[in-house]
Amino acid sequence: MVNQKSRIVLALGGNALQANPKDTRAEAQIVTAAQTAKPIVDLIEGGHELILAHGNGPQVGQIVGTYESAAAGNPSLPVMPFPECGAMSQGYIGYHLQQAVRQEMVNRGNHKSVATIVTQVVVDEKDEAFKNPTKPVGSFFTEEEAKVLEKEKGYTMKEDAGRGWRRVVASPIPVDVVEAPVVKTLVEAGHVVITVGGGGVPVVNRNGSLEGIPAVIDKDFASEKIAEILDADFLIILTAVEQVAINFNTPQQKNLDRITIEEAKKYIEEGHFAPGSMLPKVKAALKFVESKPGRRALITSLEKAKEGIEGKTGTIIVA
Ligand SMILES: Nc1ncnc2c1ncn2[C@@H]1O[C@H](COP(=O)(O)OP(=O)(O)O)[C@@H](O)[C@H]1O
Ligand SMILES: NC(=O)OP(=O)(O)O
Repeated sequence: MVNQKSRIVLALGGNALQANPKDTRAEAQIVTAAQTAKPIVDLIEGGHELILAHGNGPQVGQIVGTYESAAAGNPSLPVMPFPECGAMSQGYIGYHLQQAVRQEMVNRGNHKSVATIVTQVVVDEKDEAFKNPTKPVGSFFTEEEAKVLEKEKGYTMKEDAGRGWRRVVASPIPVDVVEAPVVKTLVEAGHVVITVGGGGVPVVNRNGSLEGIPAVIDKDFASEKIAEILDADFLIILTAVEQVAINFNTPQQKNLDRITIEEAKKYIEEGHFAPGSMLPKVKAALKFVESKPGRRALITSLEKAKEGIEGKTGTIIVA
């Protein structure tokens, strides 16, 4: 599937990185990162230029929640704002990934360097998304627990793709990636770069100054944005399911091997993809494939990444 040397943006889902939603420990994520590093290093060894992106939905929600709980118990403790929590999530997830990728390279006698860039992503303050929170963050709750959290903490809670209830926050569309020139320089110098973690820290440009704004950008859209800016050939989105499906979670579920732009648009219109989970992935893949002839996108699971990249599974989106 990835034959000639390509520039690849590979995005890892925040939920997929917390493989067991009940085990949110850093140690568990380190194990998942180590498994994920294998297909990533296969691609690096294949001579491809690799830009890694990742989500942070569960992780940023847990960081914010921890600060909120601590402050509730001790009012002298500050509540950490969302942009700072997003930057923290970029730091620790990036640390796990860069350590895992480095180790896998060292094990194979490859000595490329890998580094995480704390990345700011510009959004539009007037984005309608600020009025309608859609991005699930943090852990999963029962409906009863969700009602209590809405009442006690003022959260907006929504059901997330049949998996439980989660807090939702605003998720504006990425407009620009501030650190893109740095990423480009590093990639062209042969380094592996981890960027737009958690979709990037959302910032707005106020008279030339960048200021953080509370939101969580979808990393699928941010990955698509950086892929376009860097003129990548291939966008790979790794999540918790092996294939995109229509009639998902029903007896009529049908997994898709390959979808064209037209089919993807039709399925979106028919409402087959859940907002906040599969919908942004399909939309991001579609946007990337439409943006320039020859560009391709793949959606598959972390576990099946190798087979997906070899063209044996996953859902490929083509022109
Ligand atoms: N039509 C669909 N096909 C496949 N999965 C879907 C579909 N609609 C919703 N999903 C859900 O979307 C999830 C992926 O979204 P999410 O967990 O938000 O991704 P991430 O791994 O990026 O955090 C899948 O695990 C699945 O439960
Ligand atoms: N920021 C973001 O898109 O996170 P997830 O991949 O966890 O949804």
